[in-house]
Amino acid sequence: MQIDRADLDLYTVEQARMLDRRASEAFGMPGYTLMRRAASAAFAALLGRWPQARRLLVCCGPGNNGGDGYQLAALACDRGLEVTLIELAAPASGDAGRARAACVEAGLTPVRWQLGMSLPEVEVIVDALFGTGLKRALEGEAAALVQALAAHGAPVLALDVPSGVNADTGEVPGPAVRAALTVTFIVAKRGLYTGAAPAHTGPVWLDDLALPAALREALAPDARLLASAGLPPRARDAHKGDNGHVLAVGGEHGTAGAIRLCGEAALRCGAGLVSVATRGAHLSALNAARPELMAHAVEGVSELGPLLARATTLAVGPGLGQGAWGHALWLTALDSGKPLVLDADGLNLLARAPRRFTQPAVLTPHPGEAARLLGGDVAEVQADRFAAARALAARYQAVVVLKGAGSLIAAPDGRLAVCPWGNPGMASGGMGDLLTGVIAALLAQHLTPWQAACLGVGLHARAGDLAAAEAGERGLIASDLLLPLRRLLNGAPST
Ligand SMILES: NC(=O)C1=CN([C@@H]2O[C@H](COP(=O)(O)OP(=O)(O)OC[C@H]3O[C@@H](n4cnc5c(N)ncnc54)[C@H](OP(=O)(O)O)[C@@H]3O)[C@@H](O)[C@H]2O)[C@@H](O)CC1
Ligand SMILES: Nc1ncnc2c1ncn2[C@@H]1O[C@H](COP(=O)(O)OP(=O)(O)O)[C@@H](O)[C@H]1O
Ligand SMILES: [K+]
Repeated sequence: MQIDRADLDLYTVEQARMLDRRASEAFGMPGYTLMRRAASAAFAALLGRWPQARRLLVCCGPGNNGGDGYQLAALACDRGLEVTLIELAAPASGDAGRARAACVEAGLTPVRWQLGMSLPEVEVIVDALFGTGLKRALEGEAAALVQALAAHGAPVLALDVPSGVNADTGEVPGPAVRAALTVTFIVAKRGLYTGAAPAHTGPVWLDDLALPAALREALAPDARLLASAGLPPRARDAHKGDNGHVLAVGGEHGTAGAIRLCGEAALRCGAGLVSVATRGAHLSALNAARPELMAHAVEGVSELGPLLARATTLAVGPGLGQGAWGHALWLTALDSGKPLVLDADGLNLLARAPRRFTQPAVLTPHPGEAARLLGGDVAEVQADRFAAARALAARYQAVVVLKGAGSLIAAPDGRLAVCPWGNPGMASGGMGDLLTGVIAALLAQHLTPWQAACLGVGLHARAGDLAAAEAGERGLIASDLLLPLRRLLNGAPST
């Protein structure tokens, strides 16, 4: 069993279901056998995680996910555990029906769920209501049962997928189980790792049910979980000219902090030189706070030109505003053709005047900015973050980082990576500005946009986790990430 592993292949639900079928057809593995293996893998995980459990409540839905539950209930009963078995409806599939019959044979009597029914005292609840076959938001009796499980308070082990979670997209369209642990079968489903899903899964353990590797090898995964990484040591004779010159453009009146955070992150992530093009009013404060930043007063495009000529990489957008000043700088910066990272108002301006990038480019929208760039709304973006990230990358011909829990990185050629780190403490002003500087510094150090975005997003999120581990999530501020970022970039392990 692989536990909570990064660097993992991720599959769509359609692919996962195709692999289920292929296991049966090409490898002669009947669905019922797979179900039994799934149940015994999940039961082993349950005993490992809750060795003190003596009483279980197993809740089964009508499909094969319910079948896994019936099998697990029978196994637990054989082992002498006290099992209460609740079902939503009669099994809809032959295999699930057979598993239910095995349960009855083992001496269990399934009880049909009814509204208001009281649930027994147990140490662990097993959620086998819905898995990859979930088709719509839970409502009616199923929704009521999920709510009753939440009110019960015992920890929940979810089989394959927490019921109510869309394992393909990460969307949670209605009531859903909040699991303490999810054991997923055969392959990792991509939706478990992004958007609203991670709040419902707990740690995800993958069990491949001992299927031959050849089964998966014939199918290219849809996405990949990021692996932890840093940069190799510098050449001993390196000089600052080898490590790029980042120019950070932004900081309209009132938002000087954004461009300072971006510039400081670029310095801490190894850019050889970092210049800042900003309003003249910010200069003395910037110079006093961080003298290593080369701050320049730029009130118009004539002052920007010489700075653009010297820079190798641009970070455009933090605190830029969308007024005449910001727009003029934005246009000149983009037209320079230099490799760039575009964030915040840089993205809002792009939504107003779309273009396809011909230079190496990374866009870092949060869901609100992504919605503006796609001409939709936030709910649509969050309903399928994978589709939104890929659509943005194709539309703008740039690598796109769709931020938020389980950030996604998409390339115009369809590649997609998912970030398994980060925490809600990072939902605080300035975190995005920092990420812009991190990715710009990596681009400046000769990484491709894809490499810089993947490494930058991973470093930023892991730094957020390290900083939160030190003093908690609440009150975490962007500057707290600077030192951990530097440590991780130089290869320190995150735990
Ligand atoms: N096949 C294999 O080889 C293996 C499969 N395995 C297991 O099977 C699981 C997939 O099983 P599955 O395809 O039967 O789908 P599942 O998630 O049980 O749900 C389908 C049922 O739910 C219903 N339904 C859906 N949405 C609903 C809603 N919102 N509200 C109410 N009802 C709703 C739907 O009814 P319908 O809408 O079609 O009328 C149908 O009856 C997978 O996650 C894994 O656990 C493992 O054993 C490993 C090997
Ligand atoms: N709940 C969360 N889990 C993981 N990462 C998060 C969470 N909330 C925010 N983040 C991360 O913090 C950063 C916030 O960026 P952004 O929304 O642009 O903030 P700001 O504009 O305030 O700088 C993003 O990298 C995002 O992925
Ligand atoms: K489930």
